[in-house]
Amino acid sequence: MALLLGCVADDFTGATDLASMLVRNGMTCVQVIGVPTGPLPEADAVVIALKSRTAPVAQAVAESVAAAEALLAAGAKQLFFKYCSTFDSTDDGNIGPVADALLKRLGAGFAIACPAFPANGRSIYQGHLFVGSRLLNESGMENHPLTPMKDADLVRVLSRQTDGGVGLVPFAVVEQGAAAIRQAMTKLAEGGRRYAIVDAVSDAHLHAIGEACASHALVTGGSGVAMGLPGNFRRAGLLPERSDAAALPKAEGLCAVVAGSCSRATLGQIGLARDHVPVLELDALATPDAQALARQALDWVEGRLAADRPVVIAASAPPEKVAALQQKLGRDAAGTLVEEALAAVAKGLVARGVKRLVVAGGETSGAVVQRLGVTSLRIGAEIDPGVPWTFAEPVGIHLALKSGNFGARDFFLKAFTHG
Ligand SMILES: Nc1ncnc2c1ncn2[C@@H]1O[C@H](COP(=O)(O)OP(=O)(O)O)[C@@H](O)[C@H]1O
Ligand SMILES: O=C(O)[C@@H](O)C(=O)COP(=O)(O)O
Repeated sequence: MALLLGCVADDFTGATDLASMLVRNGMTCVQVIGVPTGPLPEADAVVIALKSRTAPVAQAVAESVAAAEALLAAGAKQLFFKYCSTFDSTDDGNIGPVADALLKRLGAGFAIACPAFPANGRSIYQGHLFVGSRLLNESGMENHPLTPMKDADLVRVLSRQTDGGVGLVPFAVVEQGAAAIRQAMTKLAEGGRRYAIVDAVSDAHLHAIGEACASHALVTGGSGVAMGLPGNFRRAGLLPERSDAAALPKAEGLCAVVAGSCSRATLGQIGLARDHVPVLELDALATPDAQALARQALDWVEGRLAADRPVVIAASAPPEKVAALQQKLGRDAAGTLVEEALAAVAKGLVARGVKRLVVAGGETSGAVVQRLGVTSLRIGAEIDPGVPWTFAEPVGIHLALKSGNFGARDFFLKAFTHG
């Protein structure tokens, strides 16, 4: 099986989200954790998951280029740079600098930037990103602990992260379909723009955008715009029809949820779970010590683990509590402390026999997956849009890495009725 699409994702939940989208659209896909040191697995698409979204710029660029090298060496025909559907980044990066470096490596001069994902309420209109009916900067993302998003104008946001020009392919053009989009992109590239934010409010738009990018060396965006890419390979006769792309071993055994996301969605999911299953809320402000927090959680878990319902261990907190811990420790140290605590909790849960684990939060998932020593994830069926069950090698457990913002309110309950 020849590698067709090579993907670099800037966090781990984002990587499973993308892998799941590709599987749903008929590609076999394996998620690899970190820059690979050996040969890549056989699949139509490989997603290399990095924890680069909030890394220092130079590190994010170096790791992304190294991942791209591995994908190109394996024969990838097109590269995809996956970032968050809420464009999570700071003015330093890392979306602009990584995209710039990948374009340079590929000798290409132009790429789209399209984080739209209508199935999860992310749409772009006149270059402005909406989450549901709210502009990005009024969606709760303005309070994100690590990448607060205070501007919804993506042309402006990306322009602050690159010395390349950023243009827009607006809704009125996208509505006309792939040929019009292609024409608009050619015009922008000829006018010296390096990037085009592309409006999209529906899956039909994303399919048309994907089709228009068939010849691009690099596509950048959320998982949504990747839905149009398998069709390009199919039309070129490179991708056969597949029906069994999402098969995993049967999921059974003790279950648990570990949550480090402080998003509105995750806080709501924890709130609902509280009425149905045991929930422990860790207080990192009262105990600012990762090992002590992990011990509290693992002591609490004794006698509570079950196979017919999860326990939930959460460090998640509302904005004022997050701000209090950040004031005490600094933003990055606060995040790292909580991530370390939750990674140790996850490790302890697996040592106590947990076989099905949901992790809420992208950075949190990165910390957990690294601590568990996971090297690759096979992608299974979706629980909610963008969140599939996966099978983690070599640990041999089922993992669902939930983007902080994704999932219905009952996600932590219904996840364990799937699989
Ligand atoms: N109570 C808290 N105080 C401060 N930071 C926290 C708290 N709980 C979690 N965090 C940190 O917030 C960050 C949430 O990011 P992430 O896991 O990526 O979630 P999301 O998917 O919502 O972006 C992590 O670094 C996590 O450690
Ligand atoms: O595109 C998305 O929204 C997700 O795939 C994603 O990147 C998740 O990031 P977190 O919200 O940090 O989990």
